[in-house]
Amino acid sequence: MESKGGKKKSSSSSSSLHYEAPLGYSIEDVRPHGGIKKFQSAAYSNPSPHRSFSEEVSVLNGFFGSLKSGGNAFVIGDASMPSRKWHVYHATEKPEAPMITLEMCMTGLDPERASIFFKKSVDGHVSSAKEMTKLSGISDIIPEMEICDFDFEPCGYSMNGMHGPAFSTVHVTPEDGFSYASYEAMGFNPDSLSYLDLIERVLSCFGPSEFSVATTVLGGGSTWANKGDIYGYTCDSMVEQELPGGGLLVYQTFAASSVTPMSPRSILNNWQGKDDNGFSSEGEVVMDD
Ligand SMILES: C[S@@+](CC[C@H](N)C(=O)[O-])C[C@H]1O[C@@H](n2cnc3c(N)ncnc32)[C@H](O)[C@@H]1O
Repeated sequence: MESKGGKKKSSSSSSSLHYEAPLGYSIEDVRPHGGIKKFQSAAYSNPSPHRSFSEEVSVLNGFFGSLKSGGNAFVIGDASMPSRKWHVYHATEKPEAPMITLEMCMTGLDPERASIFFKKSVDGHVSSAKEMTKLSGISDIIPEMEICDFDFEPCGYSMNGMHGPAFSTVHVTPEDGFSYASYEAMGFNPDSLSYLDLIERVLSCFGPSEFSVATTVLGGGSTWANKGDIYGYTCDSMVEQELPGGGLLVYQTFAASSVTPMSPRSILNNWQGKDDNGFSSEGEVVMDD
């Protein structure tokens, strides 16, 4: 979990659990689901340098290895692209409700889009995080989200968003040559938010030349990640991995097609109620309560 802007992604202090762990690790944001002993999900922060995935796994097993599924670690990717791998750790008591997590890693951001995340523009205007959220279109990805955003000096951006049980987070490194943005959303109602719509909304904020999408579906609804075509991009690889307890992870990598690169929408217009990407005219997304 990443916390920025002085607001934790987990909700109240009373329901947010904090576990101290050996070796300086701390577990944050463990969400009880259907009882305090059943963990729906957990993320952790690690102040020490990450030396290897297997070391991470053994630490996580110390916390979650005794859950019914045991701890399960996967490294997913295409052998022909060794620098693009997805490291997954999964442990569950028994997911009772459908839960989807979508994670996108984007590189080679469109320079015009990336420029939004520099505080000072060429004409000397100093942007706030709020302006970046609006101008980039991040506020339109899931419009119902209450967003806590943060701008770095001289550039860079992070936000956490919440709405009911749903969370999202964005982190942007806009510097040319190594630009990168990540997007993560979980806990939303999959019936009111389509896989392709969500991905295309995120892409339109950043216009990356390459990206990956990891979709984890727990507790049913495995058809949500429908693996359809994404306009302007070609799917380079796709891996499906079943998870214990009936979950499914779909990991795909994409590169901008040379013939039809995705054209970023104008950053001067607010994106409201447009249906050219298949969104509802109100841009409304209904969330679970
Ligand atoms: C979005 S932030 C880093 C987010 C990262 N996940 C984290 O939690 O540290 C990265 C961008 O902010 C810029 N930045 C400026 N000051 C920074 C700082 N003190 N720590 C991290 N990034 C900083 C970097 O140059 C980069 O463009």
